[in-house]
Amino acid sequence: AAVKEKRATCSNGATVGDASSCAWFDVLDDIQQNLFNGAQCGAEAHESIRLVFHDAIAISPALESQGKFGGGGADGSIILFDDIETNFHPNIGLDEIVNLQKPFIQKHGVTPGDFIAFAGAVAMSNCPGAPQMNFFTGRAPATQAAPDGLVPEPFHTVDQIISRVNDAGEFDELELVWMLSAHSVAAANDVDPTIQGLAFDSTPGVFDSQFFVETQLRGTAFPGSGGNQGEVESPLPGEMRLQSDSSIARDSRTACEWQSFVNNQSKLVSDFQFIFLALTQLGENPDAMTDCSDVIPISKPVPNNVPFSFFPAGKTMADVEQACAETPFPTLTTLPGPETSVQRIPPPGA
Ligand code: HEM
Ligand SMILES: [Ca+2]
Ligand SMILES: [Ca+2]
Repeated sequence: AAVKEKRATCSNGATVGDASSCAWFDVLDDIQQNLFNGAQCGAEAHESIRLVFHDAIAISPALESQGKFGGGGADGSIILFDDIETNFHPNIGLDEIVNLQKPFIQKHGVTPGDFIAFAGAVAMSNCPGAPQMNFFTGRAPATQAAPDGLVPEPFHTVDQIISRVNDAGEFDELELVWMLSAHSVAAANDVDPTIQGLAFDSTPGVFDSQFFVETQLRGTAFPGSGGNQGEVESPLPGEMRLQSDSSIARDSRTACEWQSFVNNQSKLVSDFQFIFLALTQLGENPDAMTDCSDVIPISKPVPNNVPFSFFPAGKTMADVEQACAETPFPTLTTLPGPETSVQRIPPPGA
């Protein structure tokens, strides 16, 4: 078959597969400097990754089959109709990153859906250990707000969350685990009203398997106040554990997949690379999109002074709540030193 040959050299000297990709290099330079504070994997990057999920997952063929509007998926609706969607309960706190992203969309004249996907991919590329991210363009602006009730909450059951992602994109329970790898570069600002920036693992600036290791350790205390909806006890001071992550780590349908990422960087990166692209294409026809992945920076390696998977200082195999019935938990080294206290990551402007 004939292949469309549109390779082009951009004004910065880069070669791209499609000439239309060149325009995104200006967007890249701008957001790396002025949104991500010099290509950091900090709070703005984390929130840009979360925004991809909350824009994209709001699509429901089940609602459509009842004759209702089911949302447009990765259509930028969360920015175009932010007055509506950022008031949905699971979207709490996303108004901040929406307001930070809006001026870049205006300035560069791109669609909100494309921008959200781009910012998410660039944000991931700033986190050492991340896959080489893909980025496709072509999302038309959303025409209406997504309906409420489509974004998973940390107090939902495993059944509810599996059926939600299955409806949204025909994702199965293994793919649910893959997408939750994003919680390796994440913190919570609004689950505990008394303290912001509580990370989900001890390495929130690195896309590694520590989220999967540390969620499997016995919870011992709350990092701030107790009794918050959707939160359970975590193993480390300063660390937040969501009830949903705890349940999915221990459910017989998902526990072995959860454990499979421990000590297995190649599986972690390939599964996440695949599922992130799929999320950014929900509601779109991938064949009608343009591949602009050449614009995404080359991913950075994990720091080589720490093992890829480890027990935080003070923790051993005795702290693991083994949930996978088929395979023993991998043997890991314990980092030296006193018990790890996880650093807070304050939200932008805090
Ligand atoms: C499927 C079930 C999921 C649930 C119940 C869930 C829930 C949550 C909650 C409650 C927070 C904390 C929000 C806050 O208080 O600031 C959070 C943060 C986050 N989530 Fe999820 N999430 C899910 C899946 C995902 C997926 C699939 C992704 C991305 C692909 C994602 C990316 C993130 C990121 C990056 C953060 C950190 C944001 C920050 O540091 O500011 N989550 N999630
Ligand atoms: Ca949307
Ligand atoms: Ca991490």
